[in-house]
Order: sequence, then C-alpha cells, then structure tokens
Amino acid sequence: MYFSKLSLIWQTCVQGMILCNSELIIEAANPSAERMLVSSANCLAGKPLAMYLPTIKPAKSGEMEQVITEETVSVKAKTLNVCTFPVTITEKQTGILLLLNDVTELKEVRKKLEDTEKWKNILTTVLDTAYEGIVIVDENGYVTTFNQAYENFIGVKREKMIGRPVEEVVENTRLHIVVKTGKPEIRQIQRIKGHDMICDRIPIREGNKIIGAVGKVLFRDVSEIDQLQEQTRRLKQELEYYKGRLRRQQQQARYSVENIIGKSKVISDLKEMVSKAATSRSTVLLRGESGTGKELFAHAIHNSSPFYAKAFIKVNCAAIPENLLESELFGYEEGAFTGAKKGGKIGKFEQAEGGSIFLDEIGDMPLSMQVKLLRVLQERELERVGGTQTIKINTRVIAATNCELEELVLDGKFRQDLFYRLNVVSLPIPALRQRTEDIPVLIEHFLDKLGKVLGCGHKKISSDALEILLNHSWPGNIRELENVLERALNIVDGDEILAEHLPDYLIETTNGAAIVTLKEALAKKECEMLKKALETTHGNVIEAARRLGLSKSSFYEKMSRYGI
Ligand SMILES: Nc1ncnc2c1ncn2[C@@H]1O[C@H](COP(=O)(O)OP(=O)(O)OP(=O)(O)O)[C@@H](O)[C@H]1O
Repeated sequence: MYFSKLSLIWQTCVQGMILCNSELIIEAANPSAERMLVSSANCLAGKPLAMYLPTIKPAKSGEMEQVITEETVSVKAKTLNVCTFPVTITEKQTGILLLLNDVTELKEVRKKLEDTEKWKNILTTVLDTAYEGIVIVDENGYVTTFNQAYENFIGVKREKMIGRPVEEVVENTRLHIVVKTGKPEIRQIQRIKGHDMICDRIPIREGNKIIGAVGKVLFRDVSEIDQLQEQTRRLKQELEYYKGRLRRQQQQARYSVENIIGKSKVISDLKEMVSKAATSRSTVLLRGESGTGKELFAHAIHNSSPFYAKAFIKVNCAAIPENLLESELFGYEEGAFTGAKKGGKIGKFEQAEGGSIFLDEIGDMPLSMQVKLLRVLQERELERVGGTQTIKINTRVIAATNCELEELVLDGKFRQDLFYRLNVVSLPIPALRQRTEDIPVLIEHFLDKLGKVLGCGHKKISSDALEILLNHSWPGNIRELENVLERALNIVDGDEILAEHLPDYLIETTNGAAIVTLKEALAKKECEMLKKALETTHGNVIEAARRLGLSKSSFYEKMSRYGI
C-alpha cells in the first residue's frame, strides 16, 4: 500500500525525479523527468547523467552525505531548476536523487513583471514631470492615476483620490461620461477652483473595449491665453512695422543739404546747385576724389527733390560682378538663367521708380553694360533679362565717379555718348586740400558726432594738433579726416586731442617730408595756372582759356573743380 502510493507519486508528480547510482548512471527517472530531458519515454534509465545534464556535478558518494546542491540549467530551450540530494539506496549502495522543476514560464513571467515595473516607473516620471495636470480613470470612472502637477494644483494628496469616483475629486469633470460615450472631448473649457482651464478628455481603448480615460488640464487661465495671443499679435505687428521702416530706411536717402558741412565758397555754391538741381529730374554727375562726399551729395539731392519720400536706391557699379550687373539693374524674369529665382526679380531701376537711383563708381561700369544703360537713359524704358515686356521708368539718375571720365573716353574705356548723357548737371566736389578753410568746421562736426557715437563726450583739439591737420594734404579727403579723428578719440585720455594722438604719418608730412602724389602735384599746378591766367586776363574766361589752350567749357569745368 505504502509502496503503491509512493509509486503513484513517482508516476504523477509534475516535478522531474531522477535516481542515479554513485557512478552517476541513471537508475530510474519518472515520466516528468523523461518529458523534460528527452522526447520519448523510458530512455533515461542506464544512461550516464552527464549525457543530459552535463553541468550538474553532484559531490561523489562518500563525501556527499550532507551535500545538497541547487542549480538552474538550460536544456532543450527550457530552463530547469535542479536540486540534488544524496540518498541511500540499500545499506551498501548510495546514490543521488535529482529533483527537476521546469521554470521556463516562471522566468518569462518574471521578465514581463520586471518590464512592467520599468515602464511603470518611466510612465510615472513622465506624468509627474508634465506641465499639464493629468488624471486617469478606469472603465467605471474611478481614479487610478493622478500626476504631481494636478495634485499640486488641487492641493489634495493623491493617495486620497486614487480609487474614488472622479466626479467626487475633480470639479466639473466629464471623464466618467467619456468612459461611457467613448467620444474624445478636445480643447474644452473646464472651470476648476474659479479658473477656466483648457482640457482634453480622451477614452483609452483595448481593442473595441473602453478600459478607461485620460484627462489633461492645461494650467493656464483662458483669459491669460487671450492676453498672450493679443501680446503675440501686437509683437508681430510691431515687428512688421519695424521691418518696413528698416526696409524703407535702407531705400531712403539718409542725409540732406544740412548734413553737408563746410563754409568755403565752393561748398556754399555746391549746396545752392544741389537745391537747384533737385527741382528737376535731370541726370546729375558727381565728380571728385574718393571720400570727398559724393554719396552725401547724392543723398542731399534726392532729399531736396519733390520726390524725396520715394525710394533712393544705391548701386555700386564696381562691386557687382559684370555678369550680374544687368539683372541687378533691370531685373529678370523667371527662368531667365540657371539659378534665377522663381517668379523672377525686380531690378534696381524698378525699385527706384518715382525716386532716384544712385549709380556709384560709374567709371568702373563694363563697356557691355554701358550700351544697355545708355539705351535705358535715352528711351526711359527697359526690359528685364529674359523678358519681352517693355517697362517704362520714371527714375532720377545720379551718377558718381572718382575717375577722370574724359581720360577713360580717350582710352576707349568709357562711351562718349554715355558720358554726355550722364554729364547733364555736373557737380565737381573739390578735394579737401582745396578748401582747407572747411577743415576746422569739419573737425568740430566730427568731434561732436563721434563723441556721441563713441560715448566719450565732446573733446577739444589742441592748437598743435589743429596745425598738423590743417597742413596735411588729405589724399583720402573727408573720410580720412573722420578716421583720423575717430582713432584719436579712441586713444585720448583727457579732454583734448594732442599732436601725439594723431597718426605718425600726419606728423611726418607736416615736418617737411610731405608725400604728395603726382596727381595732387599736377592738380595743384593746374589750379595755380588757371588762377594766374585769370589774373592776367582780368577775369576774362574766354581769353584765359585760349591762352592755356583749353575750350571755354573745359576751363569752366576746371574752375569749378578747383573752386575758383
Ligand atoms: N561736407 C561734408 N560734411 C560732412 N561729412 C562729410 C562731408 N563730405 C563727406 N562727408 C563724410 O565723409 C565720408 C565719405 O563721404 P562719401 O562716402 O560721401 O564720399 P564719396 O566721395 O562718395 O567716396 P567714394 O568715392 O570713396 O565712394 C562720409 O562719412 C560722409 O558722411
């Protein structure tokens, strides 16, 4: 009876049982052990244990009396937990009993549990760091999750809310309704603690079944959002306004006649000419060395004209690559060339419509372009590159150059016809050395202007320094003077600019080692000769011009250039 019960346990037990002799040869194995280790039954008996469980190393008989081992092994894609016990089979015979548990599923379940725990932690962190208040309910509308932000806002510990019907813990909620209707409610207004909040209520589904709902509340009062929207709208408007102003400023003349500083007769005369020239739309040609103020005069002409409120567009003919100049000036149509913008591009002439276009460094305009410009000036119409349509233009042209255009014409580098077309009103701006009486007023003007810009206040100039500035030949003209003063203001400590604050090269030139270019020397000589000729002919220009072998117009031109 006792044995038959034992045999029943042996046969039906889900645990695998293996009995080995002391040589670790299997004596018997129950059906569960057979299933775990081999596919067919009754195979194990008589086989060495190592064939099936090679890693199991129970202690050898004799020394194993008390030794029980437990190990987890992988066999045939299964995970087995193996315990070994020393047993006494007969008085003389000892052996080992192995108990095998299949823990494969257990291992998988543990892995799933660990994963779930990990995800729970991630989710809790995400929920607790969210800016919005988040509440989750189950399919019956009972609170299961409540995040930190919501807890802080409501001021009740979440432990007190979990497990309660949501309508009892959250004011004006509809989550318990959403779990029934299954319809999401987005961007709804929910009044909580006297504030109108924006909320989303979304049902959670598993297949077709609703297993809960999540509610999200944005902790911003709606009125605050209205204010923010209004603020954004105003800022956008402001931005557009300033963008427009900047655009207009970039396209507008910044200086007027008042900005032209100088009390010499030649400057006063030029200012008068500017005012006269400004009234018409005739083309003006500004001539003079670099830095004499040609651009300043161009601004002043535009600003004194009746169309001062219209665009003033500057084009530096020397700075634009030859192949781009035409499209820059006249614009282009879509597809005119590779790289042409979609929709084409409006040219500078069209941009200046109704206003003025300032063609700086005109002497550097390539010949090929000169022909096209001449045609536009004559016809007062243009065609965009790649276009067929003729566009009428109503733009005042102001050109400037520091080149001797007559010489360029003689050299075949500048078209004579274009020269005449441009030279309708000619304003020769004299070099600074030809109007030294302007130097003190210009110095005062720049000390004032730069003092404000640099934030160092109005500094004075010592008589020594002034002497040096008056004696310099100023090849870089007013631009050079401005730079010298800016440099001095940057290094001066006290209230007065001294000789030592001026660049060495200025001091050297005053000490007698004057460096004068050939052009300057010739100009000086030419001026002297004109004056002499006028003196000897008692101011008779025709006679003076004849004596010097010049035409009347070119004599006048030179007189004007030298401020005679
Ligand atoms: N009469 C003046 N009064 C005040 N500032 C002047 C005067 N003439 C020139 N300037 C200033 O000198 C600097 C150079 O002038 P501008 O750029 O007009 O010279 P430019 O003859 O056009 O030179 P470039 O030929 O090199 O282009 C500018 O900062 C300008 O404001």
